[in-house]
Amino acid sequence: MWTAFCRIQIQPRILVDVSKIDMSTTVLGYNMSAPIMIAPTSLHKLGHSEGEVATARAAAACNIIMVLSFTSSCTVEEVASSCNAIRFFQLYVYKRRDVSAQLVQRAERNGYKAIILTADSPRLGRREADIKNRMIAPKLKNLEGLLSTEVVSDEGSNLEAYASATFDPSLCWKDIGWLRSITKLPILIKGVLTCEDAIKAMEVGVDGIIVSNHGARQLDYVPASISVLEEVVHAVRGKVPVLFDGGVRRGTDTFKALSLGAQAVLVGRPVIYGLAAKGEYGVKRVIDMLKDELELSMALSGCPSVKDITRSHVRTERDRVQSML
Ligand SMILES: Cc1cc2nc3c(=O)[nH]c(=O)nc-3n(C[C@H](O)[C@H](O)[C@H](O)COP(=O)(O)O)c2cc1C
Ligand SMILES: CCCCC(=O)C(=O)O
Repeated sequence: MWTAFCRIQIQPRILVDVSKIDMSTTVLGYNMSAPIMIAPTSLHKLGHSEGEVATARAAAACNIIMVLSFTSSCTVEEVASSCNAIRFFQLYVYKRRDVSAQLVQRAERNGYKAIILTADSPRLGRREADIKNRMIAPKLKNLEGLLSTEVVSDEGSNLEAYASATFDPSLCWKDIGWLRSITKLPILIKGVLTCEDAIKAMEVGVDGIIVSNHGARQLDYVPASISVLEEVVHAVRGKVPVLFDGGVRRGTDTFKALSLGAQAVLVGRPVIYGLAAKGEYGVKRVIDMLKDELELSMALSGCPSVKDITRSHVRTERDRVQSML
């Protein structure tokens, strides 16, 4: 993913008044201080004893949106009552649909503002480090009293065994109708990598799309998500917001994704690294660094506000090839 970002150049404009830089923007009508969101990642207590509560407090302090993972260590309610961060809820659909439905309804009751359906994981990818290390299956507090997450297998990845036992691999497009029938919240689909799927997502009436390859944790040889962002944006034609994740490590990465049409980026691993290093403060530092770098990138590119960042501020490999024809 890093090399895919490296292949995109920034084309700055000079002599623009950049004495004030405004990074603020909105997603689904919610204001945020910068077009940066926290991606859903599971089990934050593996990184820090305060888990997602610390992450959410950092999101609130930075005034950005956090997406809580379905497989979080803290409950939907604990995170909701810990601070006033704007929160979306990421959903995995289980074979036990009633369990997923209950989680959606708890999220809705507790003030989460959107459902992010992760659609790239009918099964878990083959994660060889997890197999080698005999990764443990999560104890999911959200599911206490609803479903046992104990997996009895003493070899390989228990995470994988757990996912196979619970995730519903028959989930398909028509099930968006089921999801609509159980919630009033906007529904976004995470894991879109092709224009065909972007068009299908709009046909079934989703409220947004997240271009993502799940941090390259699912299928090998899928493209870096930044390399397909533009074609998805073209297919969507502004009808719904397109968000982006995968490999955002620098302010310039955020700038490039915005130039190619993303409304905001989501950040996964850097947030967990900050959390593991220094809890809430560590997450806030990571977000502040990404914001500071974006602010400087905007100033040096001649973009005083997010809407000033346009397609002509970047040059992709395809642009270079086309200019030679
Ligand atoms: C440790 C880890 C756990 C993750 N857990 C989830 C999850 O529970 N649900 C989900 O939709 N995506 C999950 N993801 C994928 C992220 O939401 C996101 O797509 C990806 O990490 C973005 O790339 P980045 O880490 O390069 O920023 C996870 C990623 C990581 C690294
Ligand atoms: C079974 C939990 C899967 C969480 C996830 O999405 C990931 O680890 O990438």
